[in-house]
Amino acid sequence: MERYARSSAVAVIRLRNPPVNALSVEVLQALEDGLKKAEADPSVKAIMICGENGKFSAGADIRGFSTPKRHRVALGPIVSLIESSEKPVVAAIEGIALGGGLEVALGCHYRLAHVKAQMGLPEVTIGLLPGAEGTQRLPRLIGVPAALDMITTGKHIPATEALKLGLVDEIVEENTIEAAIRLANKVIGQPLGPRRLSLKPVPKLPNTDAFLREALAKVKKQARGFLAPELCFQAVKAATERPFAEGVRRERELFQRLLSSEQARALQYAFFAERAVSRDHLSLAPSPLPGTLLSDVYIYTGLGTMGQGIATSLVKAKIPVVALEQDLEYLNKGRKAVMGLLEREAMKMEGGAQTLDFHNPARLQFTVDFDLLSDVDLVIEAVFEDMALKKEIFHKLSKICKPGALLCTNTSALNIDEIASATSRPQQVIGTHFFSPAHVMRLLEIIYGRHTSPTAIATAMQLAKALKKVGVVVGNCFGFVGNRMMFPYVEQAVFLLEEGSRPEAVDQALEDFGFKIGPFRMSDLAGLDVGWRSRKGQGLTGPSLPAGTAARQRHGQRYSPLPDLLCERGRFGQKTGKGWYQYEKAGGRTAVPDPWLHSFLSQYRDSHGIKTRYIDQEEILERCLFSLINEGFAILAEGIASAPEHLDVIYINGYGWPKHRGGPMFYASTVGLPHVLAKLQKYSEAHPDVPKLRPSAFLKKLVAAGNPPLKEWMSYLSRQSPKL
Ligand SMILES: CC/C=C\CC(=O)SCCNC(=O)CCNC(=O)[C@H](O)C(C)(C)COP(=O)(O)OP(=O)(O)OC[C@H]1O[C@@H](n2cnc3c(N)ncnc32)[C@H](O)[C@@H]1OP(=O)(O)O
Repeated sequence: MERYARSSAVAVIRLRNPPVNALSVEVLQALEDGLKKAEADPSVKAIMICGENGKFSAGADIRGFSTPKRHRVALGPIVSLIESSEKPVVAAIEGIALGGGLEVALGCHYRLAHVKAQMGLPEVTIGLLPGAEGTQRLPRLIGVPAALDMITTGKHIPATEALKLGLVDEIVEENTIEAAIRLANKVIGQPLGPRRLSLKPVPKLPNTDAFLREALAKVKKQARGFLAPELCFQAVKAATERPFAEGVRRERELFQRLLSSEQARALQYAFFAERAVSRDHLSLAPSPLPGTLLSDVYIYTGLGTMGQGIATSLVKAKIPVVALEQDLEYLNKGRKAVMGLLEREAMKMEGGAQTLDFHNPARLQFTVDFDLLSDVDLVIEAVFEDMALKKEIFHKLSKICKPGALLCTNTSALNIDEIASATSRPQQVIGTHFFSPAHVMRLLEIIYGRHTSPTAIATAMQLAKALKKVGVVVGNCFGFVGNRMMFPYVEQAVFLLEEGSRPEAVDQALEDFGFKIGPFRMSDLAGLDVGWRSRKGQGLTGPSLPAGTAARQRHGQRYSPLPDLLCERGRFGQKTGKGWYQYEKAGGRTAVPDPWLHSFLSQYRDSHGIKTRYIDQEEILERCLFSLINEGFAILAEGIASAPEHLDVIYINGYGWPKHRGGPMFYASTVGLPHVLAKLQKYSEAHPDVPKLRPSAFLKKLVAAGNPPLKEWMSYLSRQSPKL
């Protein structure tokens, strides 16, 4: 506790724990001591709580949740202590007030915030609920609908919205601390009863029961097996049904249940994994490429879907863009699409189009003039996946671009070394695999080639950071990390159809597991023709397939021609109104099981002598997930990725893996590696012609080593990539 000024009647309690003033045991102890001291000091007439370095607090120290209970200090009683103070307590909110940080502010009698501050109760995103009485105070302050929305989604809200909701009493544009001191002085002596949220009733709704019924249905639908949102709902519901103290008891019960859950552990693992992955890669080189980094970024020809998203993403990040296309027709199409995307993005932002300033040619221009590339710092090529075309472009880029420019290729599978071989500067060539839609998806896979320099890698990581994306650096192999792990997963899904399953059963099993979308719905959305083109290119199907090739065998391994057969019948998915499902029309989005497909599958099995069998959910999950995980172990052993956390971050941010399951490798660690190995062995014996079911040597090694924790896995490998 300190005094604002020598003779001031206002005591200041400053939360201090850089970088985000997390409420560690020490901070909580100091807060409690400070409150007691201020309370006991007759010269103190009011108290102000603020945070060090322009941040109120990011809430409880998340690392502390994995320490034994006896080493923790309970925040709830401290919040009660603040509220019961006989002296007015003002929260001065700057920067962030999140989780326990906001709960501290809710215990205060007055809340004043800087206009740029953000507030929220994001506990749900780490598998918890606001366990310091926040689920009971917030509905009393801002009403049940708004409180439920904040608590079940964990979203951060800006101070302006907080003011509208009544979450804060005042917002200021200038010095928050001085304004809070003024407020504290002003309210000295005023009655505190009406300011104590625990004493207020929860505002009544016209029909609380109906509202809660609908809200619960919505929460359950979105949660897909994720427990925390529903328990958050239950805690808020308790506020509508019980007196404050009983509501708090219910909140604690629910909090304890979540705290000991595997889901909370998975989400907290994912929280730190994401940050560690970004940090690791950023520190690969002392500094990014020389020159005015990211002052000009050019997208080379290809303002198709990917290029449009990438351009939008760059403009949103305030990076000047020159978008280049091969001719005026494509350029005009691309321009229209990018402008449309930016208009929509601007509508979601405060300040709209003015904030993004995309009508300003200094920020965004469109051209067909290749020579403009001579002075840029960074190029992102985003043409379609055609090696010959990419090589031709990189040859040209190598000649035209200035010596320091970083040359990025947006590709989901092609060989970076081969593309780089078309240039005279392979050390500056790097893969940037954006995910569609590129202005929305958070993942950026960054692929280094044999000659890519550490500085180029660090520059690409800077780019990811500037775009507010999660950059993950991986090695060069077909499909890199994400798609390479996806291939066996999709392969198993199709094999299951051959053996007796249906697309809707496979999708349902994986969606119940928590995936946003199952493999067949996904394939219909992306378009079946994409994979077909790639398989034709690899000679697996189409005219280049040697005559007499067995229908269900390629290179001595099992192959399913089912996706090819659908494509041959013009069933490309949503875009043609038919694929693995049928749709209301071409371009329709509602997938309906298709009787035609069911009888097509029966005929297919009959014609290949396959006996249809019932396949249960367990087998669907095990074959799809464990084959994907098995590939993950092979990737780690080859040094394509530097740690299991990297694979998990990729899967959560790019492939719709349910975050509450922590990523595929974390999931493997929770079910136990011996279990994964045993299942793979079983399925591999049943399907000896499927190499991707054969357990990886690294998985076997870890099991033989006694199933060590995930953090230790990499220490069992002797060889690691020199660049990671
Ligand atoms: C009874 C229980 C009562 C209360 C429950 C809770 O309060 S649970 C905690 C609720 N709070 C949160 O979930 C906030 C989590 N943090 C964030 O969302 C972001 O970190 C934040 C605060 C918006 C800042 O984002 P920014 O992008 O600026 O930085 P970064 O995320 O890289 O974080 C910087 C470092 O701070 C560490 N950190 C952040 N929050 C916490 C926290 N609550 N506890 C512990 N550590 C935290 C983060 O890990 C970074 O450190 P690093 O060493 O790089 O990992």
